[in-house]
Amino acid sequence: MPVEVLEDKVILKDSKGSSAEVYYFGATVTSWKYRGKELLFLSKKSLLDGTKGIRGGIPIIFPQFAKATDSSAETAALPQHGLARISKFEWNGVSVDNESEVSVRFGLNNSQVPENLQKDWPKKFKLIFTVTLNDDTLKTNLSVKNEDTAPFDFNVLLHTYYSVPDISKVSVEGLQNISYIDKVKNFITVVDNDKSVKFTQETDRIYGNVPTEIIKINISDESNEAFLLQRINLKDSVVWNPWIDKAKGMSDFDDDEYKQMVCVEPGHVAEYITLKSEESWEGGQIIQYKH
Ligand SMILES: O=P(O)(O)OC[C@H]1O[C@H](O)[C@H](O)[C@@H](O)[C@@H]1O
Repeated sequence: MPVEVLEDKVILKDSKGSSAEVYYFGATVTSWKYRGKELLFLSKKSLLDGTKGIRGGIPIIFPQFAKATDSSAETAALPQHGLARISKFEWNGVSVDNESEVSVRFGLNNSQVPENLQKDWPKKFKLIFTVTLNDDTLKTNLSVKNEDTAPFDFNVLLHTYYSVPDISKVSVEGLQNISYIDKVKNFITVVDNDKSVKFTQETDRIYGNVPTEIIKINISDESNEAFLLQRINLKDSVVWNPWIDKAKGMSDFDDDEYKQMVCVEPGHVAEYITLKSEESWEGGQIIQYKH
């Protein structure tokens, strides 16, 4: 069976031995294995019981990235990173199942969100999240429909945690000469001329309006192993590693795990998207594992 539907999650398997797991909680992809090799980071301290957002994999950030900086924003009352990652999605079934590809869907509408969060953002909406597995390629796609009578504003981001053996050997290419907001340095705007981003300290950057088609995450400077990230309708990109002190402050993250992960998160977060009543927005990412 290419798709196993369990009580708390769905497991996808393709014909070549690759697999992916998606929890209903947050529709969070928690595992993507290329023929048995895990490619996503999931903290060993992550809670998976629905009491807190999952620490690792691909949490969906919607409709607010971080906390709203403007207290008059429609999403200002929502907790950090919004409501999707802490809401249980419904299982919408298998959409594709053939020799080369398996694809599944999850849905969330406003009435399925925990009640306290519904009050924080009283909008009518429908999300459909599609996960497609094809050997060395994982595709995650989100559609947002405004089912309200008035327009609403939202951010969206796919908070992807890659598994890496050693962060000191990782480099991210495709962001050269693009200005970013440095959250570690008091939100100053910086342009980096370096060919690639390397990690030697806490890194938390919002790159806005990235024109590059492919962002390349080199897993190691000693091999050709890399992730090729293609963004669809997601113009911004967040790059994050908490490093030593932040890691120690996170209850659901082991002190040393910052060495084994990097987040490269395509999204639309520098500005809000305004969606009119009855209109839909769609975006996503295609990640290919090169080895
Ligand atoms: O701890 P969380 O709420 O999951 O957020 C984890 C991280 O998400 C993003 O990458 C933000 O840019 C970071 O500032 C934040 O620390």
